[in-house]
Amino acid sequence: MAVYTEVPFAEAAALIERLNLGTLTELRGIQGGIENTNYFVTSERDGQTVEHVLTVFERLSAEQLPFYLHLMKHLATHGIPVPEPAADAQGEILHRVQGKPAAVVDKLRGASELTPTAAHCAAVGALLARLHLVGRDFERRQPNLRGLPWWNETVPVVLPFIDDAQAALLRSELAYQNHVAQSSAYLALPRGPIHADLFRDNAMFEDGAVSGVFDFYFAGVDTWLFDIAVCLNDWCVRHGGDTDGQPEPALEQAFLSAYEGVRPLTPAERRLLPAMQRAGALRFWLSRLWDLHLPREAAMLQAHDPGHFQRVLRARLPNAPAPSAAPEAMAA
Ligand SMILES: Nc1ncnc2c1ncn2[C@@H]1O[C@H](COP(=O)(O)OP(=O)(O)O)[C@@H](O)[C@H]1O
Ligand SMILES: N[C@@H](CCOP(=O)(O)O)C(=O)O
Repeated sequence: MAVYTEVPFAEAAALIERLNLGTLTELRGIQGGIENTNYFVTSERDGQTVEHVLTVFERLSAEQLPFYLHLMKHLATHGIPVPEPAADAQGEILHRVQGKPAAVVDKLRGASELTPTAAHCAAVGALLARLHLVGRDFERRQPNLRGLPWWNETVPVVLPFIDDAQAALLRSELAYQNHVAQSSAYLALPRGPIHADLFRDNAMFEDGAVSGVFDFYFAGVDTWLFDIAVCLNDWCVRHGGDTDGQPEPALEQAFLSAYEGVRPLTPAERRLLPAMQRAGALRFWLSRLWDLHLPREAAMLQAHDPGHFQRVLRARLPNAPAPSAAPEAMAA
């Protein structure tokens, strides 16, 4: 993740001690990610080395954060592999660092799989379905803050920075999504807490199995189908080269059949999946445009390419041209 807030060692050490996680020995800024400030935190407790992640929240408020942190706790205590937030002696899981809201969560083992196989996609599909079912008992409610109202607000903000063809595509897709959102089929879709950003870099694998999924700070109550679509758009597409953004049908099938092995899709979900894949592409095209053209100060920051999600969106329009290059020609 980017480092927007420099955390003094002594302040982190005091927090780690207060959380009964031992004596801080190392604090290391993490470069991946884009939303929050993250540090790997190593401490010594009872002669053991323990590792956590300290997140300082840059945009989310202390009112919004309990939803995410308690959702992670709920999922972790119901057997879903997600980082559990550390509590102080009063049971509080939301803390303050440098005057900003902060949390300390378990560090997951393993590494992200950026070139997933069908087996990786199936593992994530099955996990997502379990996560959706376990989320049904979670009582807190907060909408997906990067949903349709945010798209409607943000499109006019980015329009001055893009060319006419991009603006036309963005406007027409937004109009289409507003139309879909008013349909009775859409309003009847099953919904609940969703991750909403379960990209390849937000899951860890160890020895071929998922060791956990993390980064729940875009989670919210929305349709389960949108969550599936976000995953398909990242896990099951080609990355780079002339066919960037084109779907990989074998990976999509592996993901969906594993998901359906846990929770079968309803007929309406099947019908609306293409529309939700367009919605997922629009959402991340828009946030990447926003991050690129309206950036914040950061000590370490890697911007994401908006063009990729413009291509993902184009590849999902009904009259999308067929891929121009053979799969073998694809760069990783
Ligand atoms: N709980 C965790 N366990 C292991 N690694 C983590 C954890 N949380 C974050 N990371 C590491 O930090 C990186 C950035 O975190 P991320 O949550 O994606 O940042 P952001 O807050 O910007 O969304 C990840 O790619 C991963 O390498
Ligand atoms: N997954 C999003 C970026 C969101 O940032 P993250 O680091 O919190 O996942 C994208 O790829 O645009």
